[in-house]
Amino acid sequence: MSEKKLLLVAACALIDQDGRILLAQRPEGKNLAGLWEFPGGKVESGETPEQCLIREMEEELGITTKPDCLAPLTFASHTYETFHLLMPLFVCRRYQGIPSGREGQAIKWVRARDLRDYPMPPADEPLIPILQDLL
Ligand SMILES: Nc1nc2c([nH]c(=O)n2[C@H]2C[C@H](O)[C@@H](COP(=O)(O)OP(=O)(O)OP(=O)(O)O)O2)c(=O)[nH]1
Repeated sequence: MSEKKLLLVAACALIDQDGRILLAQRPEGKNLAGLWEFPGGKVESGETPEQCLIREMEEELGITTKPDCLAPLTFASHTYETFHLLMPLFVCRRYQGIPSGREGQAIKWVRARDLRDYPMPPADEPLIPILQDLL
């Protein structure tokens, strides 16, 4: 039996009208710093993944969305050194506001075919072809 803790993180592929995906760069000092990730974060106790994403996207990007606008796409399941990550990935095409890096993080709209130009956490690697198929 694995003794690693299972960590539930919700993540979102935000898609703009040109079909580009929003990536955010993990800030210095954090685990996996400098890598590009999908907005999201740890699901807190009492929260659904959708509620978590609505909260995180407001905090991190200053945008608002609704549970109906979050469509489940796939998930990541990856063992890191100190925990096992289980990360549902949602797609969101309808939101209000213009995303900005509210916590000082760099953000970038990226075409699906260019995703490999942005180093991502190892857990995200298998998600890239799924997004490329979708877009
Ligand atoms: N948001 C997000 N997290 C990801 C992705 N891929 C991936 O491995 N992760 C990992 C990185 C972190 O270990 C975890 C997300 O946690 P987090 O962003 O809420 O927390 P953190 O590590 O920044 O730490 P904290 O200071 O907020 O506690 O999931 C991804 O695409 N998006």
